[in-house]
Amino acid sequence: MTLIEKVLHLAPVIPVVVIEDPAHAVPLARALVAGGLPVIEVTLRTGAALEAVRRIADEVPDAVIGTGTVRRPADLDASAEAGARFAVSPGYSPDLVAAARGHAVGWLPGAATASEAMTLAEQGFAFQKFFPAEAAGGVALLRSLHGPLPEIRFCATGGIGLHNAADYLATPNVACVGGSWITPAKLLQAGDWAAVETLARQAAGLPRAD
Ligand SMILES: O=C(O)C(=O)C[C@H](O)[C@H](O)COP(=O)(O)O
Repeated sequence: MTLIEKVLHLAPVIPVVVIEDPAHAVPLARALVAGGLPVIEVTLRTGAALEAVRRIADEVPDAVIGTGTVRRPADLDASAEAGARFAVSPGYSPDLVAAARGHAVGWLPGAATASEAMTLAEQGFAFQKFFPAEAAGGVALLRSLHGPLPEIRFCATGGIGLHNAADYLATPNVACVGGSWITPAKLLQAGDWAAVETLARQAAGLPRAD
C-alpha cells in the first residue's frame, strides 16, 4: 500500500484548512485529531501555511499532516521541508508529475475528467483528488467513471459538506472526501476548538463504502 493509499483510508474526511495565524495550528490540529480526523490538509494559500505545517508536524504526533494548493515542484519541496507527509494539488502539470515521482512527500494530484484521470493513472497515480467535485459533475460523474476506470480511487473535494458527504462516501470509487466545512474561518478566529472538535466528530462518524 502506498502512503497516499494509507492516508486516504485513515478517515472518511480530510479537513481542508486555511490557516491565517500560525498560533491556530496546534490547537486546531489537536481538536481535529480528538474529533477523529487525524489527516489534515493545510492549503498553501496563506503566508502562515508552512509554519503551521511545521508546528503541527513537531507538536501533534497523532496528526498526519499534508499541504494543499500545491501548484509547483517547489511547493512539494517546501512541503517536505516543513514536515508534511503528503501534498494535494487541484490538478496536475507535467512538471509536477515529474517532480512527484520518488519525492519524499506522497502526492495526490487532481482530476475532473476521464482524460485527466486516465493520464494520471498512466503515470502511476491511481489515487486522485476529484476536484471541483460538485461543479464538475458530482456523484453522477464519479459513478460514470467507475465503469470504464474501476481501478481509480478518488478523494472528492469541492462543494462537499455534511449535506452530501454521505452520498459521495457511498460511491464505490470514492476512498474519502475533503472539505473546508469542518474548519470555518469564524471558528478559527474565535479560537472555538471545542466547536471544531464537534464538527470533526460528526464528519468522522460518516459511513463509507470503500
Ligand atoms: O486548495 C486546494 O488545493 C484545492 O484544490 C481546493 C480545496 O480543496 C477546496 O477549496 C476545498 O473545497 P470546499 O470544501 O468547497 O471549500
